[in-house]
Amino acid sequence: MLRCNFNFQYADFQLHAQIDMQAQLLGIMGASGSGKSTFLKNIVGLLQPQDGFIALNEQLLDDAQSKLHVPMHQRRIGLIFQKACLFPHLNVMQNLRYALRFQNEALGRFSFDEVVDLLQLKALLKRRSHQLSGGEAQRVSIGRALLSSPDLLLLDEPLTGLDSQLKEQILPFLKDIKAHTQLPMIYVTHHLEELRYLDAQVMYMANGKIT
Ligand SMILES: Nc1ncnc2c1ncn2[C@@H]1O[C@H](COP(=O)(O)OP(=O)(O)OP(=O)(O)O)[C@@H](O)[C@H]1O
Repeated sequence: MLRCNFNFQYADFQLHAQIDMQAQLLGIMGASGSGKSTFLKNIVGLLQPQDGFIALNEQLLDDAQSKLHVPMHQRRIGLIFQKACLFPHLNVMQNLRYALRFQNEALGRFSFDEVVDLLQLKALLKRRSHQLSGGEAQRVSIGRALLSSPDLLLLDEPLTGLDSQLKEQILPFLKDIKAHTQLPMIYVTHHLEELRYLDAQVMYMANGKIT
């Protein structure tokens, strides 16, 4: 699981994150601008801490002392944003298969069929992204992240922008992923009820500090 103790500094903002993740699903709440996305960007490798370390399953990903910074594409960390980013020129099946391009499906954490079943994507496989609702597109992007065989899945307000009906359609899928896989997840949201529904361990971010 994730262990970190690091500092990251923007010109006017300092993040200090010390976490020893124990639960499979860690929820992070906090006011706008408190540093939640900055935290996730350091974990995934988009940003690099100025000091301290980040380790996943006891493997160091960042270590400021030894100047170690494992590049993002070697981290095996999936990141889901607010808005699904699918390739518009590919259909759903091709978008999902894109995640398998660098690896043998048989060696992956999840098989293609398993992900299609889990997220109920079968009826959507031939559609292009412009033919999907926001909730369907988000399910595809979650499926694509799972097929990349992550060791950790980060979800940055994945339901923001979806109406309440669509939110209610996505949350059970996330609950199923939690129930049927061992995949550790960090879920950032402004809505405590989502974390309660997912039975997450809850931490709070305030002024760049996690408590
Ligand atoms: N590229 C950047 N350069 C300088 N400062 C930045 C940059 N990106 C974010 N910040 C600042 O860092 C702080 C934390 O931003 P961050 O996006 O991590 O907050 P957040 O908790 O994710 O907010 P929200 O809930 O609105 O998404 C804010 O004060 C923001 O203005």
